[in-house]
Amino acid sequence: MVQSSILGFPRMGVNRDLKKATEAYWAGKISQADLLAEAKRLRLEHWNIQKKAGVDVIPSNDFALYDQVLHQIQDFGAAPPKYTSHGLNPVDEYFAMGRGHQKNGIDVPSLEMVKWFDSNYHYVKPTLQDNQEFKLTANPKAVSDFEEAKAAGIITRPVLIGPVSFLHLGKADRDQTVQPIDLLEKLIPVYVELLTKLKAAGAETVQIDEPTLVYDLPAKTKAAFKPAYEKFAALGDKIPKIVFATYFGDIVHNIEVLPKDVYAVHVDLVRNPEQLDTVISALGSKTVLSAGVVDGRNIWKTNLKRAIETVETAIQNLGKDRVIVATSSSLLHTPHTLASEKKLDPEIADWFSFACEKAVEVSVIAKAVTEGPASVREQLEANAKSIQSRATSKRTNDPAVKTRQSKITPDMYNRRSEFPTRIAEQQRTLGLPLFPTTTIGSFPQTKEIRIQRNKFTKGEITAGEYEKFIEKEIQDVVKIQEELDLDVYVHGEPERNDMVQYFGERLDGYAFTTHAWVQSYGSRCVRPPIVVGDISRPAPMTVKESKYAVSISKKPMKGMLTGPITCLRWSFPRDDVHQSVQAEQLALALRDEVVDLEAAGVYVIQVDEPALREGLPLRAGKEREAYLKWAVESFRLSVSGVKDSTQIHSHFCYSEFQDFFHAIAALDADVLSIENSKSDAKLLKVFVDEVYPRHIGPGVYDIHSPRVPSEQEIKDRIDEMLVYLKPEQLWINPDCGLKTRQWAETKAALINMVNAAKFYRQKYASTK
Ligand SMILES: CN1c2c(nc(N)[nH]c2=O)NC[C@@H]1CNc1ccc(C(=O)N[C@@H](CCC(=O)N[C@@H](CCC(=O)N[C@@H](CCC(=O)O)C(=O)O)C(=O)O)C(=O)O)cc1
Ligand SMILES: N[C@@H](CCS)C(=O)O
Ligand SMILES: [Zn+2]
Repeated sequence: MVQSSILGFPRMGVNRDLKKATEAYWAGKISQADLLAEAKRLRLEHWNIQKKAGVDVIPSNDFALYDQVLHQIQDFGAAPPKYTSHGLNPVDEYFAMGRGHQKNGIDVPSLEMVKWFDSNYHYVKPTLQDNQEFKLTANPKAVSDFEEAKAAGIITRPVLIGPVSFLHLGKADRDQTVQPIDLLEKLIPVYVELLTKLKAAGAETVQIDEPTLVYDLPAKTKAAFKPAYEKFAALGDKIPKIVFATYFGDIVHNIEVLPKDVYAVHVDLVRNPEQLDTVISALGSKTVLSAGVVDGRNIWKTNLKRAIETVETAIQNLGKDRVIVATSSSLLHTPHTLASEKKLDPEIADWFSFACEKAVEVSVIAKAVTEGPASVREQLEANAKSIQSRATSKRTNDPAVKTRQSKITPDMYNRRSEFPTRIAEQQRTLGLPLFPTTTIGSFPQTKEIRIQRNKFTKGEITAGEYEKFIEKEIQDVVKIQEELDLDVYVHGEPERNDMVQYFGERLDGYAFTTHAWVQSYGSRCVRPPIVVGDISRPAPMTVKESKYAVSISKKPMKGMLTGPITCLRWSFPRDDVHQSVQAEQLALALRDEVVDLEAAGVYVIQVDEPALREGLPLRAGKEREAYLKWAVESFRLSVSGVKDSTQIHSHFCYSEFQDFFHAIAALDADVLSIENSKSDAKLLKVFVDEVYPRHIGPGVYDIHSPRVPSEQEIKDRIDEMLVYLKPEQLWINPDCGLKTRQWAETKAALINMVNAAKFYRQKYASTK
């Protein structure tokens, strides 16, 4: 019998129940016991959904209160000392690492949080010490979750991040020099102990995720797989059978380190179906293949016929007993259920499949290959109809968009003059001081803003009333920025539910949902709009609000847009048209918006591209260069329609741009703001080495945490930056937008930031 399996299930719940519970706990509105009870209810509900869908192998320990890597950090005794010395209870210590803690005399910032591979999910980075020791906690979550499911009558497959990936995805703490992979020998005993405990609890199999195998790995990391997995193999049946799981790419380039002695190997056959043959021939003689044929990263209905063909190929090579049907990755990256979408056009809804529906898909595929297609004829026929409907629908194709794309000329990618001419012109018209201060666009999205928007969406208030409300919000943030004495204002983005969804809702070619939430980090979720057809802009999207903001501001007002790559990456993209085509369509739509903003008197325009980095193919090489070429071109196409005097900003919430700095430079943005507060300022050296002449605002404080940075801390950051950047290049801004923050902490942090900027402005006054 061919089994069906899922690598991980979304944990938020059908109505973002986990988000609501954690935020209520943080706000002191519910007790810790209430929070843990809600988490338990959700786990049970999700296991039962999968069981009901007919999934044979159901995961456990895929659930997390904030992040799954963070649970492992804590359970392995790898919480950095600054979190463990305050006597916080384990749950609060866990949240302190995730989001910082500033209460009752304790003041610790959060650990660094970064993108999980090329997804829009963020994990907490293991942050390790030179004298790091690991010690398994008395009651590891992997074991208690397994036992919880078992008590409910479900024998699950616990999920762990593998030792090599855990270390490779980690880093040395500030001022520490340890190379995480060198800690492998110390870490393995903790895995051995945990695996032994899982076996004792009754776990027959365990899923050990080693997704780093899809990367180009340093020799030392590559070499680490062998000793680790040999050690596990030597334990025989003292530990559960291991499913060695990789996803988000192919493993062909690392195939020689694939362990032979594991029970099963999982590969992503949605992203890289072509790796099937190589992987099959590299498997140990008894190893099972877990074939990831149902997409864990997108919402399109699986083409069941095609998936069955792939699984059949594997069966022909390995036999039915050595193949498992699986999702390509965890379903964490997909929304909970399509059943919640009451407003979607039925024609379009028929093309989608969310987590609950994907659970049914894996089980149908497994049944089809076990018992024959006749056993699931009805499902296969309905599926073929949906696939055909999408392939032939008129809604996917807009000839006017294609015509416009065919008329793009080379000059449309270039600003009129080079940067020195432009900046001189901009300095003349904008008149900004040294160390200009600004923010990244959004100000706190208060409960009141969300309530009013919700009322407007439900028709409980009129468009006029909502517009008045938004204008009042803009007035308030302009006034606050005046009081703070910032230099370049923003309108605060109060009208935006999200920086991508907002644009998706205003563009033709997109569908959007009411409940399709996906976890982004911690309790934060996004509702990615879905690209269903050719994209165009039927009307201006942001001009009204920006124009109003300009009209009430005494200082330059930045217009805020989300760039083409970010719109694309944080949407669910089409899988029937190359992403470069979709990005170009978005770029043309945004180009019109940029030109319209300038015509409306907005002379500083920021086009955010935080997702440019995550779109980078995971391995270096030709594919990466090709991506960067079309990504950079899309950005340039979107911003190059303006005069020299209009200042183009771009923003990136990551600092790891060393490996593609040439692309960042090629964007030719006049000012870049980048996340930097939690990274080593040494990373800025690349700007010196590459003789980068344009302006840069490396973030001076972290916005993911409610913690208020002191003026001195900010000055220290600026000092570090000035080692690498010239004073006349440097802008002073936070790491990213402030939408997730409360007003009190926002004002307090910005007061400190502006004071720090003024200090340096005075210090360097004579050099201007
Ligand atoms: C910058 N980031 C973003 C990423 N991806 C995006 N698509 N957008 C981003 O901004 N990726 C990288 C980072 C990740 N960071 C974040 C930061 C913040 C959030 C976030 O705040 N998410 C919100 C949801 C935002 C939203 O869509 N809000 C809507 C709906 C609000 C809502 O819940 N309404 C209630 C009713 C009102 C009420 O009673 O409160 C409801 O519908 O039930 C809106 O504002 O209208 C979050 O809360 O998680 C995400 C990623
Ligand atoms: N302008 C956006 C950028 C987030 S990456 C904001 O400020 O929220
Ligand atoms: Zn950002």
